[in-house]
Amino acid sequence: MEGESKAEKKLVYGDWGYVLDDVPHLTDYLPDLPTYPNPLQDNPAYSVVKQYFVNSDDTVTQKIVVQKNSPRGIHFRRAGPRQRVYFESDEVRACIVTCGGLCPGLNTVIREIVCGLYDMYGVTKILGIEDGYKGFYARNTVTLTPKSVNDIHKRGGTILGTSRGGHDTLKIADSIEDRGINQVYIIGGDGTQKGASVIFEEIKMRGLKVAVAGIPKTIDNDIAVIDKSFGFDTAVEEAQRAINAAHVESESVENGIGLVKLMGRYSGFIAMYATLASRDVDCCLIPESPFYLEGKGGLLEYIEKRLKENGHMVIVVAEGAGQQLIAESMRTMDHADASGNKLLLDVGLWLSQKIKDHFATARKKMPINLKYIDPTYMIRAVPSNASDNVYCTLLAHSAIHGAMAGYTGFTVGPVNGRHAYIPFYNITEKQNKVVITDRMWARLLSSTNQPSFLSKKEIEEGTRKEEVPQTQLLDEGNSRANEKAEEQLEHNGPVSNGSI
Ligand SMILES: Nc1ncnc2c1ncn2[C@@H]1O[C@H](COP(=O)(O)OP(=O)(O)OP(=O)(O)O)[C@@H](O)[C@H]1O
Ligand SMILES: O=P(O)(O)OC[C@H]1O[C@](O)(CO)[C@@H](O)[C@@H]1O
Ligand SMILES: [Mg+2]
Repeated sequence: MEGESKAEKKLVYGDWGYVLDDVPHLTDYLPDLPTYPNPLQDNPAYSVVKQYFVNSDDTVTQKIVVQKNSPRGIHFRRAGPRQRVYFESDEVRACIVTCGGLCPGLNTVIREIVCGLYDMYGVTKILGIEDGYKGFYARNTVTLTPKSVNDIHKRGGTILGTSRGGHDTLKIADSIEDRGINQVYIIGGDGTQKGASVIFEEIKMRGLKVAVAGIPKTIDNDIAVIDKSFGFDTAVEEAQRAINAAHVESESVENGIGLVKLMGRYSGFIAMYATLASRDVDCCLIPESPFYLEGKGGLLEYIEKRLKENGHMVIVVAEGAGQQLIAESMRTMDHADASGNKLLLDVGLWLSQKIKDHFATARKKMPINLKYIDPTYMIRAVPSNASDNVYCTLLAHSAIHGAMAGYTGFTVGPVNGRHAYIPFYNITEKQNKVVITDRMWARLLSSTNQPSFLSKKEIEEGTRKEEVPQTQLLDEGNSRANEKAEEQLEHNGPVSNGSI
């Protein structure tokens, strides 16, 4: 595994605690690059759209819930087309790579990068890198054209293939340089964006005119700052089918229990949203909310109560939930995948067995009928739904406009509904997690009526121990720069020492 990125921050301060957390630009290290008029200016399809071009000063605020005296806080550069670009159409040699696990919508993003570059900017030289990062140096490339990608959004997976591990920065940068590639579109999760960040640093060190753009992908919705990751809605929708099946099975037998395991390694968003959407779920277990089995207030007591009340119940468990409990009850070895991600113990099977064992004891005299459904890969191997397809289009277009405008070392995504260019470190330093002290988790608890499995004191201590992550679900921003903005406002009042 390569080292972590040593990214420099470009913070620009404005009035009333305004901070622009800006992304790098090619001119930061190649100051004399020529610019050209954006070819979209002559495109009849766009000429009717008033204000199609983004004002160069437009920024997107990270914090939208504010008080009368709160500082303006962190902002990101707004995504979209600029009047002037740093590449001529026939100069562009773009490449696209997909890394990490699958996610609905990967093919749509690939399609829209190819078609967007072609239709909006007249770019015809686009290469696909096969099988993730290692494809840069271990595989041949494929030529991508609007024709070759025309139908791919209707398919799940990625036509380019993907992989974990194999990130060799120097070999990747050599490949980019040798092939004359000058725009690199990298689609992947937190690990992939860390990889993109170190590729950008290497490209910058070599002084190459190469724009590196990341498109965040994660079925787990564990990428910070952005509102939501593409494919997430599709996955939640697909998970409904498993939950429905669990419900039908459980209510058709005496003391039926339907147990569904869903993805979510460190973040339980899929389980939480699938539970909230379904309304048939009686208990949702996620990695962020510890639980225990035995004794008063434990899971087994709750199951017994629910079966007595209702005759059946549905449990949804995220794959990363209860890992500590399983490790305590089994002798386990630490295993990791090729990217260094910890391999999880199967909470679904373990929990099924624990529940069966508990109710099988003579003392209980309560025969149960448990059906375990594991749709894990089924929810991510499907094509993206309509709303994810539109979202993927916007992500692809934002990335293209940013690269054409000379921005580099950035990732794209919606922040409070507006697409923005976000420096890599914002999304690689922290993971987005469900905050169990947030109102959304309270909504879930009131929908399932499950116990929290924690005392008030434990919740408070738990959230203090781990810094609360920045998420779209929180009212309070907590990034370092936001704190800096608050400090600045407190000590100096409204000062302006930046260019905006
Ligand atoms: N710190 C890092 N530095 C450089 N490359 C990395 C780093 N972490 C991961 N990578 C590379 O990024 C690629 C994808 O990483 P990983 O398998 O962790 O998936 P991911 O992008 O996090 O996606 P997901 O976890 O959502 O499936 C791999 O090729 C891996 O080698
Ligand atoms: O089996 P794979 O491909 O490593 O993927 C499994 C992991 O990928 C994820 O879907 C993240 O992309 C996790 O939820 C899951 O643990
Ligand atoms: Mg990851």
